[in-house]
This record gives sequence, C-alpha cells and structure tokens, in this order.
Amino acid sequence: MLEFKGLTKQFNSTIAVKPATFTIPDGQMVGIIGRSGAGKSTLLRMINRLNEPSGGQMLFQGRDITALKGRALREWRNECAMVFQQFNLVGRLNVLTNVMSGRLFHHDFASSMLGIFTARERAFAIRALDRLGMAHVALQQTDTLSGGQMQRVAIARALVQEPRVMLADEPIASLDPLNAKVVMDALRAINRQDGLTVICNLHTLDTARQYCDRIIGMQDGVIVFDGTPTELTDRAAREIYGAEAEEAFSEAMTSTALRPGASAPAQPEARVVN
Ligand SMILES: Nc1ncnc2c1ncn2[C@@H]1O[C@H](COP(=O)(O)OP(=O)(O)OP(=O)(O)O)[C@@H](O)[C@H]1O
Repeated sequence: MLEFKGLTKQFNSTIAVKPATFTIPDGQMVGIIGRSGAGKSTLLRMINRLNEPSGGQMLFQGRDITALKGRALREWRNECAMVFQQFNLVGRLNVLTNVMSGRLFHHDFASSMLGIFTARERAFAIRALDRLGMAHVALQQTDTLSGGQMQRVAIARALVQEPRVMLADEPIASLDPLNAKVVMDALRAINRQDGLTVICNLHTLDTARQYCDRIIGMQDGVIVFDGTPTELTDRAAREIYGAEAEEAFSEAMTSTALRPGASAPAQPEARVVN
C-alpha cells in the first residue's frame, strides 16, 4: 500500500502539487488525469523521488519513502519502475541489451560497465520480451523499431527490474491509437496477471476510463476527483479539464478504437473529493 500524507511540491513560486493525502492499495491500476500543468508528472515523479517532495510524507508498506537516502533510495527507485513518453532506450544498442539494463541495480560497477549479465538474466529478459510479443526482435538494433514497439521494450525493461510499483508518465502520448491500445493492454495485463500496482498519467480521458480501476483528477496542483471510471461523469471531467475540456473530449472521440481486453476491472475504494 502506498500512502500519501500531505505530500507537496513547490518549484520556486509555483506550487506544483498542493498537500495531497490519499492511499493506493496494492494491485490497483490508477490513472492520473488533468489539464497541462495540473501537476500530474510532478506527483508521479515524487513517488520514485525523481522530484524531491517539499513537504509531507509517503509510505510504502509502512516504510517512509520520503526519508530514504543513498543505497536505500536507489533500491526504492529500482522497485518503482518507470516508463516514459519518449521510451528512454539507447537506440544504437540491441533490444535485449536495453531490456537487461533494467538489471543494472543488481550488478557491481565493473560488471555493469562491461555489460556482463548472467544466463539467467538473459533468459529472464527474453521472457519479459516474449510477454510483450517482442522476443522476435531481441537482437535487433533498437532504433529500427516503431514507437509502439519501443514502448513495449521499455515495459519489458521495467519488468526485469522486478518492480513492486510500475509508474508510467504519459506512456501513450507519442503513439497512434493502435499502438496506444497495445501498450495499454500490456500495462493492464501486467497489472492483472502480476497484481502489480500501476500508476499512469494519461492525456486521453477515455483511455483512463477504460483501463483504470481508479481515476485521480488534478487541477492546479490539487486532487479534485478520486473515484471509479463510472463516477467520472462528463460533468466531473469538464470540471477537471476546465478550458481544455473540449480538447479532452475530442481526444476521447478519436481514441474510441482503444478497447481493452475482456477481464473486468476490480472494484477499488472510491471517493469523490470536492
Ligand atoms: N522543474 C521544474 N521547475 C519549475 N517548475 C516546474 C518544474 N516542473 C514542473 N514545474 C511546474 O509545475 C507545474 C506542474 O507541472 P507538471 O509537469 O507536473 O504538470 P502536468 O500536469 O504533468 O503537465 P503536462 O500534462 O503538460 O505534462 C507547472 O506549472 C510546471 O510549470
């Protein structure tokens, strides 16, 4: 369980995230939505401490994440795998090497510099690629792949970290609707099959509605909505998006091709924040 207790972030005069208090139970798939600048990325990046909180506390299974330093902090970052909008892969390396780089935390400096991985790690990486339908390109140079394929490789790399939480910062923002569906299906399969908590920032309203158990809506650094997709009425969504509502709604219309797999979403704890 991830607990946020008055977690806040200020950049100079901008309060990007105002004190946020909420809990994410293990195994939930959470979508964070809101207009540009609402604080979504800052909130997500505080979880793995890529953004250092300015105040408040964050606990994972009762352990204070905000207090971690040195190796303990690196270990937490390894447990908290992250996928990014721009994939963050090394294009000139082959796919398998990119995936195995997810194991670097488990290596000493010398073996990581030399790129020495065990046979077990290679097999693990191939299995992760296979889960994402990408094992056939394991030895291909990464920059020859399409965006959707690259994001699947990035997810495979995140998986070999053996994470306890998966963070995804706009994972489908650079993809066409078909690839976006493949990537969201993969994230949801991982969530359902492994019971892994997945927290993702999403621009597309109906993607959040279709794939997430729970939606958190942010506006000007404040969580203004926290509930299930069915509780996120059009009226509530318009309030979250404000002046950008029409854009969010038209994106929803153009992405109706996104239909997740058949399994029904688990019922999360839900609450509407006014
Ligand atoms: N490193 C930074 N330095 C200064 N201000 C920042 C920094 N990062 C974010 N901000 C500010 O914090 C606020 C929240 O930004 P954030 O990127 O979290 O929003 P967002 O909802 O993720 O937006 P988008 O959807 O456009 O990515 C914005 O006003 C932004 O300008």
